[in-house]
Amino acid sequence: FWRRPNIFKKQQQDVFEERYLRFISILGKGNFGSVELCRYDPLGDNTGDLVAVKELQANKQASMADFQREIQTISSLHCDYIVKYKGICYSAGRLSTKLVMEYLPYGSLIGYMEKHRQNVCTRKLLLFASQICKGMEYLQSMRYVHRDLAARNVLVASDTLVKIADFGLTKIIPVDKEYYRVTQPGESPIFWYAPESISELKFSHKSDVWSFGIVLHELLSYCDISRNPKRLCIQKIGSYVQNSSMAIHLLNLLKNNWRLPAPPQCPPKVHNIMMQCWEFNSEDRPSFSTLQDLIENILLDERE
Ligand SMILES: C[C@@H]1CCN(C(=O)N2CC[C@@H](S(=O)(=O)c3ccccc3)C2)C[C@@H]1N(C)c1ncnc2[nH]ccc12
Repeated sequence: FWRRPNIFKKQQQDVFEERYLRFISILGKGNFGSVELCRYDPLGDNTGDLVAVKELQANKQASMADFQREIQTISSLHCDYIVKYKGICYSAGRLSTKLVMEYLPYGSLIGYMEKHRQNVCTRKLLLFASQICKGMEYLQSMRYVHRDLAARNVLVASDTLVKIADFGLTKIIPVDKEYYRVTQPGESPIFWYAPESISELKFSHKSDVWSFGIVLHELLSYCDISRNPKRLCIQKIGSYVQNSSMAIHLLNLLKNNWRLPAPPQCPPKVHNIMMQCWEFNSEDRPSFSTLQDLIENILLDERE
């Protein structure tokens, strides 16, 4: 019996041993932990693979359960437009777990745009947008709501491929409901949130569509920090407003039909797609498959 392989043990390639994980640099930090660039080098001769390792801050025990769920989520996703899961690393005597993912050297969309803005044309932006759409369509087919779709969480794999990363806030929609209701707001990126998410903490595929509209705005603004959603909203609301009441001010603006202004040189057809994603009533927003077609149509119409 004991000689039989434990069929419930994670497949070998899933488990990374901490002693072979060499820290190189920090790829990004957030309020729960960080993502680090490491080399997994069992031979000790620097021939091992570069990997991105996400870990929780030790004292954030509360989010350990969330982190386990995140690992569960990302390991179940297999899509060209979603960052690949490589495995897990039990560390510090199994006190904390680390999530090991593929490392994409170009990093996030924000950093990529800062460096390569000159040779990114509108068609390229729309190609990236349609890939994010395909990734979100796949996510929706698995009944996941991302809840944190933003340019900072989109990875660039190459000059012609982007992938959705970071499933820290992703939730599964219960089978008997069309939305997921969060219990506590947490550190929420309200400037990417749909009105119903701000007011009722309700999240659905249609609230992800609202966030997609914001990502489209970020793309057409070349992720320019001076035009980022948070800054544009605060300019409108007034920087004297405290964070605690920022949400209610933003919600009133949205109720009065204020929306982010079209980015400079943004084609009217693309701005029109953003506005459809920002319909106040979630049912009036397009689905990701409709968005897919709308973007493809622009790409086909504008073929030189
Ligand atoms: C854009 C990526 C996701 C966002 N991010 C990040 O640093 N964070 C996402 C979550 C937050 S966190 O630290 O708040 C967090 C920490 C633990 C639990 C929950 C949250 C940090 C940077 C990543 N990045 C630059 C990467 N670059 C290259 N290859 C990569 N492979 C995989 C990621 C990755």
